[in-house]
Amino acid sequence: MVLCPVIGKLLHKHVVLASASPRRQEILSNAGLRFEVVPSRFKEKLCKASFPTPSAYAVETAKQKALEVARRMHQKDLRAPDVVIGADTIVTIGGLILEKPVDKQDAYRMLSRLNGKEHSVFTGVVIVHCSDRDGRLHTEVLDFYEETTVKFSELSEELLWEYIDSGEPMDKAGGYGIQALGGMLVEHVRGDFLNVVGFPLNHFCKKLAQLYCPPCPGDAWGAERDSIPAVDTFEDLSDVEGGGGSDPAWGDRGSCGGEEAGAAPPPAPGPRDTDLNGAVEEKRPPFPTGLLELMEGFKASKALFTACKLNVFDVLRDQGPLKAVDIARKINASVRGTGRLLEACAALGLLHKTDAGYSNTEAADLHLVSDGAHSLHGLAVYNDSHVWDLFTHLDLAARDGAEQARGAAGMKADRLFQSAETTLLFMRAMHGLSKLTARDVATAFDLSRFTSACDLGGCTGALAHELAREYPRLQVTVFDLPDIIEHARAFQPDGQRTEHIRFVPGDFFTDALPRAQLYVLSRVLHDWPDDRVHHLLTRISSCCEPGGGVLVAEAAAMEEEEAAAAAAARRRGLQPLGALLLGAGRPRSARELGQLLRRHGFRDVRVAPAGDLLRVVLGTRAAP
Ligand SMILES: O=c1[nH]cc([C@@H]2O[C@H](COP(=O)(O)OP(=O)(O)OP(=O)(O)O)[C@@H](O)[C@H]2O)c(=O)[nH]1
Repeated sequence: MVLCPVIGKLLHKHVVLASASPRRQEILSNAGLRFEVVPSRFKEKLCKASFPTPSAYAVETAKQKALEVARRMHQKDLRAPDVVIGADTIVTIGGLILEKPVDKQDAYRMLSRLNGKEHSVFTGVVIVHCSDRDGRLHTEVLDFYEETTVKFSELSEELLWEYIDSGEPMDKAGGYGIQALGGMLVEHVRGDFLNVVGFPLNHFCKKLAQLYCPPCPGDAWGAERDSIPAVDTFEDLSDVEGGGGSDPAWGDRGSCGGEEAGAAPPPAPGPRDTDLNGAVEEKRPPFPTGLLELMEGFKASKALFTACKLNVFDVLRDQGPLKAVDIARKINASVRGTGRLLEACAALGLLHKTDAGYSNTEAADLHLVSDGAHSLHGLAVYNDSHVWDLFTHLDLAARDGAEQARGAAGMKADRLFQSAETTLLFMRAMHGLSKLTARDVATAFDLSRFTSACDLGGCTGALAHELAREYPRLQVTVFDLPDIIEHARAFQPDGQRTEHIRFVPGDFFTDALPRAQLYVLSRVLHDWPDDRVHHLLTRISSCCEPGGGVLVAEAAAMEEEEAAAAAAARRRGLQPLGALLLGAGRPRSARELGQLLRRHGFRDVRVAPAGDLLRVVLGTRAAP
């Protein structure tokens, strides 16, 4: 028996489910639908950053999955099915899109992010109607999405790992299956449960009703009628040239009760939606979640910066969990203000909040305390005190150029040397970032053939230490401006071998460069305009012996790779603004960096990724 009459409309059609998900198969066959399963081969690798909302990403992925199957089946048999259904489920939290974890660590990262918090689950669905026109595939696509909100309980590490070890997370969006063991992690669900499992059956039935049973004036039981959709409900993706109309089999709208076919024009399609009972509701555009998050994003950054500045994370690492009133006392701030800040930090996933009070998340313990080995506290404080001001004048910089913006923000072009304090702030920021990426830069290529290296603009020596650790034969010179070198001592790690590292003051544009087989430029070139970059590379090239090398690390995209992660793509996308405001430099792609090295006499130029953030380019000095 088929409960839903609209499902019955598909019974005499060749329906294909373009999905390998056993859950989707189960949901649809439980609903009485008969279909063939043809899993899609479409690789889920669309660039997330290019979509305005997470739902738009899910819908597009679903569409590509279904179209791939329709095209493949048509190509194989020259006969596509009548209908192809595709779906894609994603989890979103704090602007991040989570799909299926790639391994246990990835599952752990996802579940820790969801732990104790609310997130959204979106399933994008497409219904593709196919037909053959003179041997060519004609498709019409109807798409929609459903959002469900899920709240996770506060879960212990032990429980998370036990769950991960069960193997259940691996083929599930967000790393959990709400229908099985994962149900135990969930405190509440708002919206369609089946949407979380992978297919929003209710919304799907409403769409079928809209397609097959449009309402007739005065007929509340339109859903019972055997009528055909208005073509305008579809996006026409036909590969038939000039084929804007629908397949006659689908395009004939059928007449409403009592009307003679062709006697009256069909009702003009309007911005309306019809539910299962034929009731008409206003059709609204997709909710602009991504845009709203962008508009509010600055508040999130400011909350993080402020909590760092007030050393909230230090206090909680040393003494947490603590109630707001105790934290307020320890950071010397008002109880009300501290309470609000802590609430915000908890909502942003920086703090856990339990009955015992607030405590640091793992990320906060690692990166937001002021003195940890992986601390990015200096970067937060520098961004808050300097970069924030500068960005408030972005409009000026866009209109009139960077100098005016820097002037308005009270910064000299020579930003570092206003005082020892600002120099130290800058160095702390760079130190945190360099330590984060040093290992990836040092190991992107095998550098063991070199016995001496000079890190130009090497700042606190964070990369130099990593190079010396990785290559025991290597002697490393850190070459930087005298003000920097003067303060570098404060950043030297205790107990690490320093005899292989020396610090030399100087300006790499004017002073003699220390002799070395390998010259390193890590995150230096983007600060400078082309003429300065050529000048610097000419100097390096003339110092470098044949067989020696130059290693450039920059946050550069490799043109041939699709931007893998949304966050990385966004960071790279924002780089030009930083370059505009902070100096006359600009970001350069990996290919452009390679061309630069070749132009300055380096050969065998190779590019390698260094973690999520950087690309490393290595060139070898050819004989002149
Ligand atoms: O609570 C649950 N949440 C999610 C799921 C399952 O997760 C996957 C989502 O992945 P995707 O949409 O990419 O679909 P695939 O399984 O890769 O199949 P396709 O061939 O359609 O790409 C989905 O299987 C959900 O059912 C869950 O089970 N519980």
